[in-house]
Amino acid sequence: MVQKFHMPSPSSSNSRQIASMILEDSVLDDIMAPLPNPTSMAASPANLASDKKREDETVQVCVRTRPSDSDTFSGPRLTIDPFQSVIQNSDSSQTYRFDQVFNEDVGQEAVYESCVSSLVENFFLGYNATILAYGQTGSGKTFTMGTEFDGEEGERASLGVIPRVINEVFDFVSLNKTMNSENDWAYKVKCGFLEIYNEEIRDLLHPETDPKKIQIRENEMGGIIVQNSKDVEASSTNDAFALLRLGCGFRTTGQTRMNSKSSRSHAIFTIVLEKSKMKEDVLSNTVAKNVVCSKFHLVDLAGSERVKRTGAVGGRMKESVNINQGLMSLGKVIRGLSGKQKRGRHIPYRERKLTRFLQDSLGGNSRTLMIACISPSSDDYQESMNTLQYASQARNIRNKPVIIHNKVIESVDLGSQKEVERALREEVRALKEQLRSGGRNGKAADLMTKQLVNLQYASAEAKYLLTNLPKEHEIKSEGLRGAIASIADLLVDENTSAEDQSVAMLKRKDGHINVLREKVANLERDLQRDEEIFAAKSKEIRTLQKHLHKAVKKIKEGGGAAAAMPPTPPASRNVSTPPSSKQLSEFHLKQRQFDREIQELTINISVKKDVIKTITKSKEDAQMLMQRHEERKRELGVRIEQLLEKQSKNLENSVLSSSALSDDSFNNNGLEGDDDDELERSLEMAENELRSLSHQIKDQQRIVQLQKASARRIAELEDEIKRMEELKEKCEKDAEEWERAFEEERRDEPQPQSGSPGMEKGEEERKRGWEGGVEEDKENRGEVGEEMKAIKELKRLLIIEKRKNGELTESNLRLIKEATDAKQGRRGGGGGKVRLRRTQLKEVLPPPPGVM
Ligand SMILES: Nc1ncnc2c1ncn2[C@@H]1O[C@H](COP(=O)(O)OP(=O)(O)OP(=O)(O)O)[C@@H](O)[C@H]1O
Repeated sequence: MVQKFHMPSPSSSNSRQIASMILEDSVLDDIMAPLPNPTSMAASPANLASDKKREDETVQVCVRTRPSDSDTFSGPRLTIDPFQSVIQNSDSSQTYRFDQVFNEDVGQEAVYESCVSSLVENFFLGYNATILAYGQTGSGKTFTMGTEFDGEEGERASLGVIPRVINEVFDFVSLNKTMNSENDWAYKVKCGFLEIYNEEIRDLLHPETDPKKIQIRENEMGGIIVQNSKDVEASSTNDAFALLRLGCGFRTTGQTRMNSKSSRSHAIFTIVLEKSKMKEDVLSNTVAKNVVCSKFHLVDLAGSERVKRTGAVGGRMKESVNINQGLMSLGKVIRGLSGKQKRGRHIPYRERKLTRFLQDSLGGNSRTLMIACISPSSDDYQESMNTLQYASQARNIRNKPVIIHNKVIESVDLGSQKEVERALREEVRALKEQLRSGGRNGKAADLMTKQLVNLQYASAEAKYLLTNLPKEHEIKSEGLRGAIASIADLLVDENTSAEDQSVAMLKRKDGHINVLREKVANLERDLQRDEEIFAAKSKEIRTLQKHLHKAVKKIKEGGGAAAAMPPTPPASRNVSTPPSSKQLSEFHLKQRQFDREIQELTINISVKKDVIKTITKSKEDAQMLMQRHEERKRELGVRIEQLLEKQSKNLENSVLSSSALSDDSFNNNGLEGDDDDELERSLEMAENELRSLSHQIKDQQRIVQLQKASARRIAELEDEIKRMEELKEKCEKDAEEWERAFEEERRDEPQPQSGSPGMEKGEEERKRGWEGGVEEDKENRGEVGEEMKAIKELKRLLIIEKRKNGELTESNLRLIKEATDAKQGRRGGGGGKVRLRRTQLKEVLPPPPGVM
């Protein structure tokens, strides 16, 4: 069993008292006289040699149950048997065996003595050591490790693992210094305190260090080192406690539903023990320095947690995800290492900072203990089961602990060194003699000695306070300044980046809006052109209709030239009087007019049909485009839903898996950071596309609305075309009849001689008739031109008004008034214009209810 020598308490408020007690009990000789050589603690070469030959050894695992918060239990529970070191699940179907199992009554000291103490002994020998506290949030990891050590000595029994290890390390160093004062090992203790928070390593003893600069690397021996983090030398327990307190103050903790002070990071307190021994070689006049450096990592992992139970949202949620991902990777490493297959297996150490850091501790050069913390509550049953599975796998991990000796050979002048040594020895001897003689002077000397030693302690403590407190204060202020600066930087960064993002987004949106505006403007221009074409064609049709109407009327009535007109063809055959040459020439003229009009009608009908086709096509195109957009929008909606579902599943899996860490989850539920980023990028892209499509669809809908108005026009146009075609048909029939009648008449009529007066007269009349027709045309054209102008103007207004959603505006009212005035003022005369105004009003005024 290890012999223990406890140093004065950490707070030292009563250290002097304890120092006196020690002195009273053991009296001065116990301290000053050479002590017997403690066999188990000294790092003898024999030990080192035998240790070097050690085989692989497994990770030790103990399970600790924390006391329950409530007395009532309902639901499944674990059965704990500390004597057999086994734990069974609720229906006894699964049994887990561990190296040690502690129930809730076992205190801190018992835990330490049972499983930590032996590890510390090996650490003194030169082996690396690691203790990992693992468990769900609130299961007692921080309590067990004593990471939150506040330096108060009052509750000694509640001291956790870290302060106890510190105590024992300095006990050991102090003892060895005393024991081997003449020629043995020299010791140096250093401490480091790191936390891994959101995948960043922070140096808690130098919080001003930029976490990005702190990197994990391998040294030339293949050991893991943390670059740019600094260990701090501690010359006493108090020094080390001060460092623990200091780092603890900077550790990230926060309140969750399950723990009022939950660790949000993985904390690693490292004690480095460097022992060195000089060996002189008189022959070569050199000194060989043998250095053995061992590291003790004390790891308080952040707790696995189910986000639902902890109620983590926002930043806490991100922490949760990071914590769970880190633990999940650790699970993968443990699983990889615990598997049977040894060769060629890949251990994903590099997946996360935590696993990389623990590379030596798991499967490497270290003696490792895992303390799995569980809660007895039925509510936590599933999490406890997960912890047990995780821990039982860790038991299969084999490490290869070795002591690494580092030899440095230096040339020295041994002659002069020997002399100094001799002089020092002489001095020590003289001092010892002095003390012994003082001892013979009885109580007064004893008292003086005690006072002297007390004074030494007091002065040491004062010295410590003087040197360390300002340092601690400085480090803390420095850290705070650093933290404030980082927060300020972060805020600036965040604001800037948020601002930049908003500006970029606005720019993108502006660009998009401009493109859409341009599209709408183009479409409006097209529409206007269509409307104008409609208007022009409507005018043409109306004009043609008028012409036709007049022509047909004249033909039917025989008109002013009724006498000149041949009689109605079928009847004409029975008329005994043949048509005169005047009638015939009139007939030819009319026939030409018919031909012309029919030709014009044909052209106009085909133009109208083309226009209708174009409009219908553009309408169909727009509808098709809109349909395609709608379809794409639907697809995108589905895609976004899928992405969101995948993302939430990933998140949920990540959270559940790292809690569960069951066999399958190790394999299947890994959430890769890259996947997550990729997912977010796809989601953002899909959302942007969806937004842009929604805008486009809105524009298309507007265009389709406008095109509905065109559809009404098309219907009107089609009616007109139908009418025109009927007229054309009728014209053609009439023309045929006329031609037939004319041919019949001509056969019966004696042919006039060329240059005869009849002929001249006929020609003159024909010319007159033609000119009259031209005049009439001109007259008609003048009237039509005016109408056209009016219609054009009205169409323009109509387009503007329609764009204003068909509201009846000032200008419309004016138009109505004008039209009404014109109607009243010109009743009986200028009817054409009044009629035109009526048409205008019909178009401008909204249709009566029920009329489309
Ligand atoms: N064995 C125990 N005896 C007495 N109290 C305990 C024990 N274990 C835990 N506690 C108490 O339970 C609470 C939660 O424990 P602790 O903070 O150590 O949990 P944790 O596992 O570190 O949680 P987290 O992962 O959220 O940091 C603390 O108030 C602690 O004092």
